Amino acid sequence: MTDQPNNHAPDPAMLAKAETLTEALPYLQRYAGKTFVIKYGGHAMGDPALARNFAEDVVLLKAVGINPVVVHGGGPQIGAMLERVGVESEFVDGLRVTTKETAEIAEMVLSGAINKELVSWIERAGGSAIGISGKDGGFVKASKLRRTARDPDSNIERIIDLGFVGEPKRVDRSVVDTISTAGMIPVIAPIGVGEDGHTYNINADTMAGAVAAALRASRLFLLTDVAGVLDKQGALLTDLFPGEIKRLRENGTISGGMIPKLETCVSAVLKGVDAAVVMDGRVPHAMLLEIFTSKGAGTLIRDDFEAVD
Ligand SMILES: Nc1ncnc2c1ncn2[C@@H]1O[C@H](COP(=O)(O)OP(=O)(O)O)[C@@H](O)[C@H]1O
Ligand SMILES: CC(=O)N[C@@H](CCC(=O)OP(=O)(O)O)C(=O)O
Repeated sequence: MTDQPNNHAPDPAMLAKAETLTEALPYLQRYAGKTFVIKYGGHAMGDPALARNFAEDVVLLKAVGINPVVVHGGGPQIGAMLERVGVESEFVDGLRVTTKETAEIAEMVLSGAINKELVSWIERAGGSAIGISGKDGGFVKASKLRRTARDPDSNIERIIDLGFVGEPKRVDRSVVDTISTAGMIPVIAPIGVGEDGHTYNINADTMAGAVAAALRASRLFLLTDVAGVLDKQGALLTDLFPGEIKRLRENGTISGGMIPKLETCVSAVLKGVDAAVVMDGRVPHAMLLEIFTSKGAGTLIRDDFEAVD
């Protein structure tokens, strides 16, 4: 008998796809019903193709029974708008010193342009999203962030006035839960309202951490423009615990925007979030690879070895 070509032999590319799906099965089972808070940074937002990928990933999470909650940044976009209107701004430890005028512009850019753009990307990917800021339903009550720094020469502690930079004091999870349980994806701009009625500009990482803690999220993903937390030689630190992060700050390994990011991760895991991940939002579908495959990406921050299921 001569060998006949087997027309029914599966296409290797299709087989690889089926394998990917079966590899995802244990993760799908593990995470069904869990809440993931995803912070999408302004730096990772620049490219429309990436924004579309990101929206598709979030819609996919929702479709497989995970509860995604998106918090977005927009630092570079606020910077561009401030430049356009000729207002200068400076950063202290990764936080923008915010005058009343800066807060107004930050709110306009974050709650207006960026929030609605993300909502429409998610809608275009077939999901349903509702954009809110901490002002909506008064769900994030903020107060003025108090920062102090010790003068290295005199060792005297002094107060640094960052203006209308807010710190979330109370997060009313019922507003977010109402959106999620209605089958929609909450998309949150990092603006809060003070008891004093003032608008507060909140660092988006800080906002995401506060939301993740209030929701008792399983994961907090911080999507940014680097592979994760890097050591002084530029190598990726794949796992970190709160004590190590304090040391990285003291020895100058982390600086700028990485400071509020890691402060947030520490505070979130200490408040009951299972784990936080700092990862590269510029890699297409990075979040799906992190969640549904055995290859972790970025830096995983957790309180103890047991915490991550
Ligand atoms: N040790 C470090 N590892 C990685 N990035 C670091 C580190 N220290 C400082 N950074 C800076 O933190 C930046 C990420 O924070 P940020 O610019 O606020 O991003 P995003 O807009 O995504 O929140 C990186 O692009 C990098 O410049
Ligand atoms: C107080 C403070 O720094 N607020 C940030 C809010 C936006 C933000 O955090 O955006 P990224 O995540 O893209 O950096 C700002 O004004 O830039």
